[in-house]
Amino acid sequence: MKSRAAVAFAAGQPLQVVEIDVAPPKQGEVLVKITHTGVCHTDAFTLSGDDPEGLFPVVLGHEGAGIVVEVGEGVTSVKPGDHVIPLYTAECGQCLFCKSGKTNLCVAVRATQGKGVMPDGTSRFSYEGKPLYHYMGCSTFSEYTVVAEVSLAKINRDANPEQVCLLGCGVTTGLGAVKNTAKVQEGDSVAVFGLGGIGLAVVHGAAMAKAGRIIAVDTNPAKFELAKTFGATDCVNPKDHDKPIQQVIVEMTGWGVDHSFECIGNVNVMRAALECAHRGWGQSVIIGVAGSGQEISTRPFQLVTGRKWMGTAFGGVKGRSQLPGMVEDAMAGRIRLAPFVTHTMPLAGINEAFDLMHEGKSIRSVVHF
Ligand SMILES: NC(=O)C1=CN([C@@H]2O[C@H](COP(=O)(O)OP(=O)(O)OC[C@H]3O[C@@H](n4cnc5c(N)ncnc54)[C@H](O)[C@@H]3O)[C@@H](O)[C@H]2O)C=CC1
Ligand SMILES: N[C@@H](CCC(=O)N[C@@H](CSC=O)C(=O)NCC(=O)O)C(=O)O
Ligand SMILES: [Zn+2]
Ligand SMILES: [Zn+2]
Repeated sequence: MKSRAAVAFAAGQPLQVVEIDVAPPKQGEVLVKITHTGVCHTDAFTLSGDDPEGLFPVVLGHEGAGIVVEVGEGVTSVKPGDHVIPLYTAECGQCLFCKSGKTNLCVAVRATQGKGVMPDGTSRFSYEGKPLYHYMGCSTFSEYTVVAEVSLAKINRDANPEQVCLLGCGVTTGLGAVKNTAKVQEGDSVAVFGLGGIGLAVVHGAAMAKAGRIIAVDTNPAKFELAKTFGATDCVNPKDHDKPIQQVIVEMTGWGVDHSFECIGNVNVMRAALECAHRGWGQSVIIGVAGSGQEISTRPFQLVTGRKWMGTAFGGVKGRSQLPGMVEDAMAGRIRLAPFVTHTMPLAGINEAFDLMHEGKSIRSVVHF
């Protein structure tokens, strides 16, 4: 079938909205009509050429909501008409990782996903007869996409797709990092570095966990107002200080914070986030994705003296079993999604979403198909 899609033909080039061909779903696969998609910094990261797994030409996008159109052989858990959120972290329930009870990092389709193809090693997308790569198992920048059954969460059909698409990545990642990875407790102190969609969701999650002090850090002060509405108690711009930001935060708190979160993808800030964690027990969670070849460093003494360095993917959330409940939480107002949607546009305007992100003007742009 034909589908409108925003295709990344080459790294560093704007997306081109063209009509592509989408082949029917094969065994264990599902054809989904995407109605809305958010644009996450990770899409921009891969488009930039910095992603070691980046492949071109590709249909990017991984923060979508849609409706099942057709199912392939053997698919039992969804049917045409079901409302779904595609998952870049699948949940098969059968693999070593799913069964471990220790992680959400299912490996059922991860290897082929990283190669930009479906589990059988081929693509369902083509343009002018040549294959296009899939992205993160989702490719939500196409009106019609094909995903593995294990990569779909079935959700309440009454949910607002313009908002709940953000549970496909950004908001879930931030909330989950607080709840599942750091396990923030009432009264704990928190520092959040980077106040985009991910960092604001961390602030939101920290407030939901009844954290005591929530220190929001960004070099763009335009982000502070929204951070305060989500529960930030202090806003700090590193540019306002002539000493390292970790020193500023340690001085603000006495010994540092119980939990810090890096939501930027900057290895220098990752170090600062670790080093502003409390001596003896502070922990720092890396959420940001750093470019090819980048490495983190600190003095081992920082760990010897009790700090823990951690990371999280999709906030540790198991998508098929936990995302439907998060959608219900959003519908009930327990998760606030509306403030994240700062801009909307049709597919033809998708490059503006990237511009707004790079200019620091948006939190999330949501594309309407
Ligand atoms: N681990 C995971 O599962 C996920 C990771 N990510 C990653 O999280 C990161 C954040 O994503 P978004 O919120 O979408 O990005 P964004 O671009 O919307 O937000 C980043 C924020 O960081 C701020 N910032 C940049 N440099 C800074 C500095 N030196 N100090 C303080 N603030 C600074 C910017 O002003 C901006 O407000 C990206 O690296 C993305 O790839 C995103 C989703 C899931
Ligand atoms: N492909 C990159 C790493 C990209 C990455 O870390 N992705 C995050 C999700 S970011 C979402 O917006 C993630 O969950 N990673 C775990 C995974 O299994 O992909 C590289 O090769 O460095
Ligand atoms: Zn994302
Ligand atoms: Zn699995």
